[in-house]
Amino acid sequence: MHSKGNACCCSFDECKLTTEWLMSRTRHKPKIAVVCGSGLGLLADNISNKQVFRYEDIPNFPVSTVPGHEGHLVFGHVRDKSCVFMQGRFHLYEGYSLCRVTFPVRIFKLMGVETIIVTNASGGLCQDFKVGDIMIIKDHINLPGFAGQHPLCGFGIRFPCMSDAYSKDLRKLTLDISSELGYSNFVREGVYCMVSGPNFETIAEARMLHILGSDSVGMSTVPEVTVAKHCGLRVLGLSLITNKVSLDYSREEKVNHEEVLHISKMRAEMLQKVLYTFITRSHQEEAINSS
Ligand SMILES: O=P(O)(O)O[C@H]1O[C@H](CO)[C@@H](O)[C@H]1O
Ligand SMILES: Nc1nc2[nH]cnc2c(=O)[nH]1
Repeated sequence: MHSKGNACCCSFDECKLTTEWLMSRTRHKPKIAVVCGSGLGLLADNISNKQVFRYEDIPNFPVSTVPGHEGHLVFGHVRDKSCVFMQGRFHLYEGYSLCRVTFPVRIFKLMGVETIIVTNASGGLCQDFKVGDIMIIKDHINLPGFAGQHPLCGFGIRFPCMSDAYSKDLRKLTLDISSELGYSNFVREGVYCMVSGPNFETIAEARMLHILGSDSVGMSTVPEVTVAKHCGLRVLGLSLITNKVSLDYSREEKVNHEEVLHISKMRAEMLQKVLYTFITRSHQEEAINSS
């Protein structure tokens, strides 16, 4: 049983053991890691030379408890690029500490990963967003962090800068790729706000988050990005808008997880095209190595 609470619960020895366990069982040496959000495990479907580990078989790894999160760590290639995909992520509301939620990011760093692409499903607060849009995350609001739920509590060097967590060059590359693919009409940039969940927002909460400058809201991503930035990884964040969050008491629609998964699955192919093109280009783009 993993410990809970907001203190750090993963020792360096644990991280090392898990890394060594994986590296002794795979010949892949990924430089890029992808975290698949709710219903987005399909993003790993078309990679070649696949090697799959179930989370429950990996020492110290948490297990997935949320529908739409398969619980597989998948190594493989996109063209000639060695990658690792997390088919399923961990959330604070599952009862895991943020230290445990972000444990895989530390493993990726120890394995030699340099760039992490974090995807999620989120609710659109920006009134211009439509269901099915992809939001390139340009910044975030760490709401649980304001209340002391922070993955860096008790871990590593203090006071890291977060104003540039999402690489400007990687965002530009993604915008360029989206335009080449003809997707410009549904690719946006915006600010993602993390709430702890597990409930969806009340209307008053949604209004508050909107006023605070959030374009979309979800229950993940920020801890992984915070740890990734802290340990020197380049970060790209892609958020799929699976529903519009109601800011209006007269609206009757009610969001639910099944709808979130349905939209994710519908748009996964489009997101996969953007993602695979991005990964394929990574060796050509100086941006990816310098940002
Ligand atoms: O952020 P991901 O893992 O994509 O999942 C999102 O979808 C779930 C709600 O439907 C929540 O877990 C929310 O965070
Ligand atoms: N908090 C939150 N998470 C989500 N994940 C997908 N949609 C939503 C939403 O509307 N709110």
